[in-house]
Amino acid sequence: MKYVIGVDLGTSAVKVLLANQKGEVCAERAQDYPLIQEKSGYSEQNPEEWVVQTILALKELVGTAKVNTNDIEGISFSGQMHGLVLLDEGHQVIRNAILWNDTRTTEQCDEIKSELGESLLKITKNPALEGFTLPKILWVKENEPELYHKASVFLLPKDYLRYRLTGQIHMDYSDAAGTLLLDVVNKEWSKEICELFQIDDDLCPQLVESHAFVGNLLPEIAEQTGLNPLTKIFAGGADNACGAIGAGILTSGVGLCSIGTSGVILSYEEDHSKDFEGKVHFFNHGKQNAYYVMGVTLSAGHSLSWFKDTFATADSFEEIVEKVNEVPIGAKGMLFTPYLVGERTPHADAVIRASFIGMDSSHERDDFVRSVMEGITFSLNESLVMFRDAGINIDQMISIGGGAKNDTWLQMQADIFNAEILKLDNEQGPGMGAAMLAALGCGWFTSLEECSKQFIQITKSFQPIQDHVEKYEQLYSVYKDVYLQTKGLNEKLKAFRD
Ligand SMILES: Nc1ncnc2c1ncn2[C@@H]1O[C@H](COP(=O)(O)OP(=O)(O)O)[C@@H](O)[C@H]1O
Ligand SMILES: O=C(CO)[C@@H](O)[C@H](O)COP(=O)(O)O
Repeated sequence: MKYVIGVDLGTSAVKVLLANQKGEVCAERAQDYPLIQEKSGYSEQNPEEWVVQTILALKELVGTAKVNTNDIEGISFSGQMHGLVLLDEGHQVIRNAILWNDTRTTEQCDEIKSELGESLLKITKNPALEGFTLPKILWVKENEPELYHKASVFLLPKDYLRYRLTGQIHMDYSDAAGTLLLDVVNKEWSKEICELFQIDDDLCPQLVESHAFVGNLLPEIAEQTGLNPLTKIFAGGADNACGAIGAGILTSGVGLCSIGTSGVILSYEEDHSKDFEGKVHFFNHGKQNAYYVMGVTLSAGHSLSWFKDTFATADSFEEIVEKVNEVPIGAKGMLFTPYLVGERTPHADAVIRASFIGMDSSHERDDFVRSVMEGITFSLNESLVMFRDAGINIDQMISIGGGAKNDTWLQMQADIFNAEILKLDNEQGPGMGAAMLAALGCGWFTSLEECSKQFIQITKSFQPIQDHVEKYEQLYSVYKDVYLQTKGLNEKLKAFRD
């Protein structure tokens, strides 16, 4: 039997899985790393942590799997999107990576909007948002010019990790799409944008397809992990593109809901001429010459992990959500808006912050947990409503990510989205998508579609319950109002943040 490894470089942890030719997951490991949040709106990570923790996770995976490492044919990657990693001439990291959920770049976004106007949407198919990479590059250029001058190339998180494992520098189209420097339809770095912002061509790495072979494991990495140095390495893709691949979203009809640190509602798209006016993200898929549209909640799983870290440190996620099904819909009159680090869809707003509305002295911890889970799901519903308003018909969705581990949350998704929710055998969509890219690259299959028939199993379905759907519709209209009512208050409070 032959095997491939999928590496998912998430925001909270790196997750590695070993899959065989039947698509069975034979072993999984995960290693955490922290977020560095020096100030309100800042979010960074030390790229060295990604490398150290991935090597450790791979070593443990190889140790526990007990398979002949000569049979592990390929590795590919999925990674948190948009994060800026700057390397100097010697390919040393210049500063901490600035992540996708860092919102310090409002000024740079305004600059991009005023310099590029409508051309931005024409070239990149996306608006200027704080999380994307170009505003981060401009922020470093303006605020840390001595560091910017040292930079010889920029990479995204999983590209840096892959560089450290192979010594080769590349970026794939699906991740490059989230930089705001890619001409999304023509699949090339935009000369117009680079020239306008005086970004040297050399700063942009060579572009490749997600299933492209990019090299073999460096001998020292092979030694540290126990893997064979001849293991083939394939480029991989953005976590949401890989999540879509790992959930079999390779054609229109079925949507994707992913609740990781961020939350995502995603739909497959083949027609690049469709105009969503920049209201949703439009990116290249990890499947060649295909696209997807997506809405993003910045603090989805992050809201629950914030709650856990702040109020329930000793408990696991399983313990925290254990009794949520005993709390009635609406958390006894309490609503949560998940704007802990600002928001992307539908409110591109770096200043807004989260709220609990309707707190009562009778509320207990489980009520707060339910309220957090409902607020996250309402926020994702705002993206789904936009998709449906744009004529994308979604009655069935596959749910992946940490949020898909809990059946109460999956039923809540069915009730709030008023759609059938499908649960996969393995909720690690992005890691599975990465493994599938490696399987395709190794030549096990002729297409991702063929691979998905072998690799993807749906294990459970959650149908919307009409009485719940109606209750949630009423709550959703109150939920939407909370943003409007708290926007001005948060603008006044901004001065008091760090
Ligand atoms: N058992 C669980 N039940 C519900 N939610 C969970 C559970 N375990 C993890 N989560 C949620 O999933 C999130 C992590 O999801 P994951 O997909 O691993 O994130 P990332 O890829 O961003 O690192 C956590 O922040 C938490 O909110
Ligand atoms: O910014 C986005 C997508 O535009 C996020 O979805 C990141 O890609 C991080 O993902 P997770 O760590 O939550 O999986």
